[in-house]
Amino acid sequence: MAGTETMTRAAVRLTGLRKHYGDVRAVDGVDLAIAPGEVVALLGPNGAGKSTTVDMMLGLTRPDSGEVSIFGATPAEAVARGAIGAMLQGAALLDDATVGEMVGMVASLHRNPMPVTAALRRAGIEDLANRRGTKLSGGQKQRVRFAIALVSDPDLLVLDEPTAAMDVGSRREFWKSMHAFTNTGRTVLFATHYLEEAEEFADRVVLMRAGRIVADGSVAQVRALASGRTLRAAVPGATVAAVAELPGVTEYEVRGGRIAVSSSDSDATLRALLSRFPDAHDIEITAIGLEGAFLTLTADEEHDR
Ligand SMILES: Nc1ncnc2c1ncn2[C@@H]1O[C@H](COP(=O)(O)OP(=O)(O)OP(=O)(O)O)[C@@H](O)[C@H]1O
Repeated sequence: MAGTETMTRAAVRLTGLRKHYGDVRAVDGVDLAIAPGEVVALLGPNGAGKSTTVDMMLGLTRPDSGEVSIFGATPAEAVARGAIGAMLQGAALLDDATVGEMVGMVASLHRNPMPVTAALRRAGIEDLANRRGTKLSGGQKQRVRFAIALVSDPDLLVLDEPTAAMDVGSRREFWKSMHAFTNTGRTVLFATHYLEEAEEFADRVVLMRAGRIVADGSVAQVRALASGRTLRAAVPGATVAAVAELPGVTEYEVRGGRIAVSSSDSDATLRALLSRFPDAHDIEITAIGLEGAFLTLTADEEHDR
């Protein structure tokens, strides 16, 4: 491991990370390396351990065991030198200060900040510079937090559910600003509940469940983990036994002359279906999608305990 670290220095390297709260294993042995320039989505259901992982990456929570390395340094060192910018859920803003003043205050803590106006422009809130904290909507507050995360001109951005509270339009604008940032080769890790955001904006998806990483790969790879397609059709005369015997079928349902099957080889399933039941019609084949993979990978908690 140490050898790899010297050959290619990871932007983020988590090794054997653990944090328990009493009986709750919030983070239960996480190993993760993120290369510079990667945009990674951290996905998982409520309580999966995403925020605890993010807090440990930022040095806000001390791990029970394991290590965090940010560009080869500790989180505290990385934060102190402005290498890491963070946007946390519900981070407090100042009610009586203006947006410009708030971002300016954070800029003054850093050695090489970007100009406040540049941070506001990148976050799409130039027009809010003189607005006070109390007058901001939930979505606007998120953008102020984004400007604060950007102002140190960090190499790594860590965002915990950045678009919560944003409407569809603001969300799109937010990701546009983010693209401008990542196009300059920066690294981003964002936690999200929005599968479509992970699918659209991340190079890589890391799925967490019950404190562990249960899948890690490109969107296509993660989807392939819960691989396969769903085939639905109207099939007069279909019987459970005949459907269960079709090649590639992993799950099936036969009801009222219609079938719904999950298949690991939908081409073979379809060929066999049409040869056995030439009257089959209204055939629909859909990829399982990231949402399907996500549900499959994160829903089995009760079963595998
Ligand atoms: N300070 C704490 N004290 C006790 N338990 C905690 C604490 N922080 C987190 N937990 C527990 O650890 C587990 C993981 O929580 P965490 O907030 O990291 O999950 P998450 O994936 O970010 O969830 P969400 O999507 O709801 O934000 C949960 O069961 C949570 O209740």
